[in-house]
Amino acid sequence: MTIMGPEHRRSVRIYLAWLVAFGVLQGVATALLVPVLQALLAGQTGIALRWLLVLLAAVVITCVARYQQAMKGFALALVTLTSLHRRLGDHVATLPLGWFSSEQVGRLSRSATGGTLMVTNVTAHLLTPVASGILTPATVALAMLAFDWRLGLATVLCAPLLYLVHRWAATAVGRSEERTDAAGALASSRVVEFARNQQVLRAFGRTTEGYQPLEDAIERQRGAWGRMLAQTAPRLLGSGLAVQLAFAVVIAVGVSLAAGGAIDPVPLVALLALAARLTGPLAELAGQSGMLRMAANDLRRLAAIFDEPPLPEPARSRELTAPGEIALTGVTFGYEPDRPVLADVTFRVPPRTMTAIVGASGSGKTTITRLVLRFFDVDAGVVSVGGADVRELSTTDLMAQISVVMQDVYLFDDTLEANIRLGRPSASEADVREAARLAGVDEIVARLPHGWRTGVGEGGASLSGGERQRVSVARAILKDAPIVLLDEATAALDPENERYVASALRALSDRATLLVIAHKLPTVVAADQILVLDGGRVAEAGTHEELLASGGAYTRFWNERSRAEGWRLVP
Ligand SMILES: Nc1ncnc2c1ncn2[C@@H]1O[C@H](COP(=O)(O)OP(=O)(O)OP(=O)(O)O)[C@@H](O)[C@H]1O
Repeated sequence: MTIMGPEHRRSVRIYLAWLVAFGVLQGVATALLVPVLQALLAGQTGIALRWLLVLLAAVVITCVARYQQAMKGFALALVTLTSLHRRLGDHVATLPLGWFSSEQVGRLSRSATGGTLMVTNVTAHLLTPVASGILTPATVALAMLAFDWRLGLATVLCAPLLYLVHRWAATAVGRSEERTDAAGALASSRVVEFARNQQVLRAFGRTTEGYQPLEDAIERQRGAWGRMLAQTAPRLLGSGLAVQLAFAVVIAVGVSLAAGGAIDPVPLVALLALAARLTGPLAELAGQSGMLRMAANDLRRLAAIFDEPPLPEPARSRELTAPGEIALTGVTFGYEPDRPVLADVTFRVPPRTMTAIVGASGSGKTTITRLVLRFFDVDAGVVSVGGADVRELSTTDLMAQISVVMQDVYLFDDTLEANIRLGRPSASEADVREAARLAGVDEIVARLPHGWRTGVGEGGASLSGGERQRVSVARAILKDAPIVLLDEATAALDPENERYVASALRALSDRATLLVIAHKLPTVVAADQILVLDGGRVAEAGTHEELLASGGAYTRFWNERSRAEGWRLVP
């Protein structure tokens, strides 16, 4: 029900009711064989005929129930096929961005493909043998108790034995399936890694010698499947054997009762015929137990995604009291508990000013931008945007305040124009052109064969890194948000790209608040405020002149960078 959603709760209940009705009715119809056979064997043809009519009626009703449960099961399977992806997408879109680690994304993609198909199977095929294999035998066992309590008792006592053997087999299948699933997930992510990183692998000669992580993952997957077969096949066979064994026990009890004269041979034959009817569905259930356990695992994995709590959002956003302002007050945050990455960080970026964050690698610069975007919630303190705590703003309102230009720019496999328009889909043609001009994209357009209509390839593969960055800046300009978060490229852009990006930055700083993770000295000098991060704390804050005068961490940073920028490989 978690997976199908509340609107299908009623249909699921109706389906389950028909499923139960079918299982029980099938048991009743089977049990009616006893009076028919008893009358026949005793030569009472008239009575046998009457019971046969009752049996026929029971069979017809059972058929109706079987038909209903099958059709309702297929209908639910169809609903699952058509709506599960959408529901999954809708739910995932409400999750905090911090949830999307590569492991989670891998799991999500497996659940969205194979997992969904398995779930469809549950109502279409897998639950019917459960009804036939549990409810039908249970009804028959009750009927046997009524016909002859000793044989009935023998049958009922076999149930716990069958249950235990079944569990023993199914648990092993479930455990093995989890291992093969994990090994499969690892192997597929390694294949993707191998394909994506061909350039690096070839450059380091890794393709001729083989890529060890991929080979290890495939070997692990092979091992997991081998172990699964070795461990589960004997158990599944054992489970089928237990069904036959239980039948043998019932026959033995019946024969010994008949030998002692405690039961007539005629009803005994009829009752044994009844017991014989139980073995088929039970054996089928035993055979399906592996699939059932796998489906249960898939259901659990999907339900775990649906149970993931959405990012808590207020019903109504708080009023913005200081549009364009960013402020962090006493912010402490860690990706893992007890390992703070930021500790008691406090600063304010006034509207329409530029603040540069500098600091060693791993000092927490990117983390600050992630908190402003509310990819994660802080452990202590407050992050506010436009004067409102980000937790009191809806995602839409928060995102409307901020444009982002990150180092690894992702472009969609569409035209240049569509990629810029992403900044503000409702923008006019003239606005798109103006943003492109400011970011220097028009110069790229002029060089390309299809101009604005040129496709950029998956991830923007047909553009250079600098060109992608320019497209991303054009997007940010077009969005025209009051705040821009920018991670300046560390890799040296060629002078032309650098000139375009620098002039676009100037254009942005006229109209927006800029929070820049700065790597280039001119950007740092131009900032109204510089924050020096050290080990997740703001070690120093001030203007370039103030910080240089104080001779602290910033002076060291400045001296190192000036020296580094003086290095040239080519004179
Ligand atoms: N998603 C994550 N999960 C766990 N730890 C993380 C995650 N992202 C970053 N960290 C850790 O948090 C610390 C700060 O990382 P952050 O990316 O903010 O540093 P940075 O100053 O931006 O570094 P750089 O200049 O190298 O990009 C690092 O120790 C990093 O290993």
